[in-house]
Parts: sequence; structure tokens; C-alpha cells
Amino acid sequence: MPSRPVPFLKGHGTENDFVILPDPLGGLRLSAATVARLCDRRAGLGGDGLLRVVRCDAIPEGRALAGRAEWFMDYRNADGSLAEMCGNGIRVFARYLERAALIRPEDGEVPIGTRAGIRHVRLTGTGSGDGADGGDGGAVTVAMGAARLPSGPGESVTVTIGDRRWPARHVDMGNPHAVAFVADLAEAGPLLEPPAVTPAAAYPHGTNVEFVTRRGPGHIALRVHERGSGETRSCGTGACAAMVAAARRDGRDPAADGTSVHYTVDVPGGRLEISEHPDGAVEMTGPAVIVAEGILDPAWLGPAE
Ligand SMILES: N[C@@H](CCC[C@H](N)C(=O)O)C(=O)O
Repeated sequence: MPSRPVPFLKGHGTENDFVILPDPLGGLRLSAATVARLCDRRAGLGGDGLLRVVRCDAIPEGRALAGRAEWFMDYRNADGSLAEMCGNGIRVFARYLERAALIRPEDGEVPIGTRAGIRHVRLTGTGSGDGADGGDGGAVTVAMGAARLPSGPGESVTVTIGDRRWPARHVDMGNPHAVAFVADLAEAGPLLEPPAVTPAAAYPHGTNVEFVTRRGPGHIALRVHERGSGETRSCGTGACAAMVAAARRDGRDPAADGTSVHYTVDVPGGRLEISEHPDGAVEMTGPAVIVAEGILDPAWLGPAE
């Protein structure tokens, strides 16, 4: 990071919270240690992750997408590790672009580059901060792409915490998930450590783990332990993975049935509405809020890396 004032914002989507660093030209060098310091809830700004807002042509991972998307979501977990995709983060990213007058609701579907490829966002509610939306920032809808449910070895995995074990479903939303169904969300305990997931070979880069319970027809609730961040109040990709796993468990497969399926997904930090369509596309709608905006103290940041 340069030792000069660096602007930041703070935002959240269903209480999955992020430090946002606008860096259109890609000038910031962010080490894992700097990201972890920024996301530290006591000594830093605090967040489950960090969103660097950079032009596609200003980041190596984005160059191949540059003709199709202008902006790239450079997402980091709270421990500084990279992740392919963040479903709550991309809604907050879109809200930032709206606030900075870089996109407008009239633009319709806006492509955003991510490490999992391009995702499209649509502003479906205003985040103007005038209170008209009840402070929830209004809704943003994201075309999340298709879920991938690997078949063969690694299709079914086991989640273990202490002496408790749950069979789980491997679902890939661009990033990895293990979805375990439980009778009661309290079964997972305090989730202070990452649950063990076996076979380990199913997840060479680690995984996010969702504990899911049924609330009623088309209605589930979950808790999540996120790779690189610990238990969080919400995970958008995790909610989509849980929705698809729940649909299959309920005998619904839009690609086979030819009809879309919709679930309400409750997370500790709020509610997401998620559909899966016959072409495989998963669509998620939820709030996205910008909470604050400021300047990082160069003295706190320390010398340039
Ligand atoms: N909170 C996110 C997911 C962030 C990335 C995840 N921890 C990973 O490492 O894959 C979401 O809303 O999807």
C-alpha cells in the first residue's frame, strides 16, 4: 500500500461486511497481511472480506475479460487469501459503483469481472441513503451462473466437528461449498474452527461449509463457516449452493423439470431470494448497503510495500 491517503468505504450485504477500496487504475499493492490488518475488527476497519474496485484492464486476472466487462471485483477473505467469487460482495460492489455514479439502474444488466468469470448485476432498488428504502440499501439482483454439482468421487463429502458428522453435498458456485443438512442450526455448535471436510482431495483449496435446515416449502435457513473468514452472518454463494442442494433434496431439478424453482434463504444477517432456472442459471436478490466512507491514515498503513 502507498503511504499516502487511501480512500475506503465500508458496506454489507445481509451483514456479510466488507472494506471497499476504490482503485480504478490498479495502483494499490495489497499483501495478505495488509488485507488482514484492514479486516481486523479491533485494530483495523473490520470486515469479513475486502473488495478492491479495479478496472478489468488494470489487473492481470481481469485482462481477458476487459472487452466484456469494465470493472473487476478483486475479492479477498479476511485472512488475506484470494477467493474466486463473493455473492454478497458483488451486490455491495454494484452499490458502490452506483454511489460513485459509475453505473445506474437504467443500465440494466451490468457485467462485472470476477476470478470465477463474468457475473451480471442489476440494481433493483436505490441505495441513495435517503431513508426511502428503510436503510437496507434496496435490492440488487445477481446472475450467479450455474451451480456445478460434481459427480463421482467427491460428490458426497463428510463434514466433521469433534465427534459429530454430517453427510454433505459438494456444490461449486465458482467457489467451493460443502452443504450439510441439519435438523437444527445449533447442531453445528459455536463454529470457532473450520469444520473438517473429507475426502480432503475434493477441495484442494479448502472450502466454505454451510449448515442448512428446512423452514417450510421453498424456505431454508443456514449458518456458514467461510474459508478464510470464519463464521459470518451470511454468504451469498453459500446461500445459492444451499438452495440448489435443497432443491435436489426436494426432488426439484429445473434442467430436468423445465420449470424454475424459487427458495427464500434465511441467514443470520437477513434474507436472500434465490431462483434456479431451466438453463441452469441461478439468480440471487438481496440488499446491499454502504455504511461509511473515509480516508485511511497513512501513518497507520505504514510504509509502501
Ligand atoms: N461471503 C462470500 C464468499 C466469500 C468467499 C469465500 N469465503 C471463499 O473463500 O470462497 C459470499 O457472499 O459469497
